[in-house]
Amino acid sequence: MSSLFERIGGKPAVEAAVDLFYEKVLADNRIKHFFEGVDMKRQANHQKMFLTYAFGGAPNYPGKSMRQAHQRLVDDLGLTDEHFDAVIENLGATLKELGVADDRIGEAAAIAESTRNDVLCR
Ligand code: HEM
Repeated sequence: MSSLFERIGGKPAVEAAVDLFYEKVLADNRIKHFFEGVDMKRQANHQKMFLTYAFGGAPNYPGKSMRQAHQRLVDDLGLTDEHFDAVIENLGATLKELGVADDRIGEAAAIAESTRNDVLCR
């Protein structure tokens, strides 16, 4: 069976979703502060990485690099489950708005979910 990444539409679909997801994340009072002071290019890169990962199209990040990437957020800014949940919620809302079917949205959420403990450094 082809990957979710391919079924959702591959790279062009990720690119279409990035801007919408980016807008939602930066307008969300529960999480926007984590991106304060982070340069725009890295923010855009983050949204792309997150979505590519959620679509099952990412190279497998070792847990170690996911931990390293988010350690400061956990230690200094208190990144925790409620923030992770908010990001997943924004992912769902983005895909829904783009007309992606609910079962595929569920699949994407499950893939993102698989990184939770690494991103939250535990
Ligand atoms: C599936 C879950 C996630 C994935 C795949 C992911 C991916 C990544 C990657 C690859 C980086 C390094 C990016 C770079 O250096 O350019 C990163 C950094 C970062 N992530 Fe995530 N992330 C996830 C969840 C989250 C969550 C839940 C938050 C906050 C609510 C978050 C906020 C950030 C921030 C603020 C950075 C730092 C960017 C910087 O310092 O330049 N991430 N993430």
